[in-house]
Amino acid sequence: MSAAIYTLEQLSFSYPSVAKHRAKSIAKNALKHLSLDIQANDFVGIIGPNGAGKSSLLQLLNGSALPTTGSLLLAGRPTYRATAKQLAKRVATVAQMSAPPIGLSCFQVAAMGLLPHKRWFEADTDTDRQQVQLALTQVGLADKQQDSTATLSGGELQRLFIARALVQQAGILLLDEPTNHLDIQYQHQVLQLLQRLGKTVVCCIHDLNLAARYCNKLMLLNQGELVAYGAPAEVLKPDLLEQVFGLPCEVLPHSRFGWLQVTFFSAQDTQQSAGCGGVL
Ligand SMILES: Nc1ncnc2c1ncn2[C@@H]1O[C@H](COP(=O)(O)OP(=O)(O)OP(=O)(O)O)[C@@H](O)[C@H]1O
Repeated sequence: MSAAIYTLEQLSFSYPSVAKHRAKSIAKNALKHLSLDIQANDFVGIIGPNGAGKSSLLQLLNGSALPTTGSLLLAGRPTYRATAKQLAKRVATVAQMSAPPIGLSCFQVAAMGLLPHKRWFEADTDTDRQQVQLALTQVGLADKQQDSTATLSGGELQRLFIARALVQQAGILLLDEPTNHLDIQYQHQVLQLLQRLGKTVVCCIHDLNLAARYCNKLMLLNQGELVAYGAPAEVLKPDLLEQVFGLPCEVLPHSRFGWLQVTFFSAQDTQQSAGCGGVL
């Protein structure tokens, strides 16, 4: 059994702006009483509807927010005990699509991942440059390394931010919707890459079928509460999913590969199917 990288105990979190402007008793917690471990080398997919608390949890995991109550330990220590540089060497974050730094090439942006490992004005070495090139190759941007970020498509930009996180060489990667803006081929390529890296990966992901296929654990959140956490088969249960997403669904293993696949349907679909004699 591998070691716990993160340990959360009764963790609750509310945004300071919200807590400040409301009576304490009615301040809405974005996360409520989460208790769980994340093990080294797990590939965890955080799933749940809009507003469930997925991105908030990533902010706590990367130390940019602190629990309001309860505790969060990274390798046995609260994140606030580490400096920003120490944290950046351990944890790399790819946020939901952000604007590209202006006037820089792809190579320069990916090379920003080296910063936690450098002193002020320390020059890049040949090894640094090879590392940046390797990361750009891994995300399929080797031929664009000298191009300005202003010329990239949304998907290319997303892959560039993933390359920057890889260059950071942190053992933990936190990604908020890493497959957003990617075409089908790159969705799979990026998730395969994350799976192959052998790092601890935690990502928010809306596509349950991609999550079931690539993550070894899923964390289902709803309204800030932990509904289920475990292997995909333990979490992707039709009754739980209907309760959380408000639509009935079927969960079946893929006929050839065995991955779980979730298909949601509505009352209208059921009526139409009945109108066709149930045979389509
Ligand atoms: N900066 C903020 N200030 C106050 N409340 C916030 C802030 N950011 C998020 N919230 C609230 O916290 C709750 C959780 O939001 P969060 O962004 O973590 O959800 P999410 O599961 O990532 O949603 P989505 O799938 O839409 O990205 C929501 O009720 C949201 O309105």
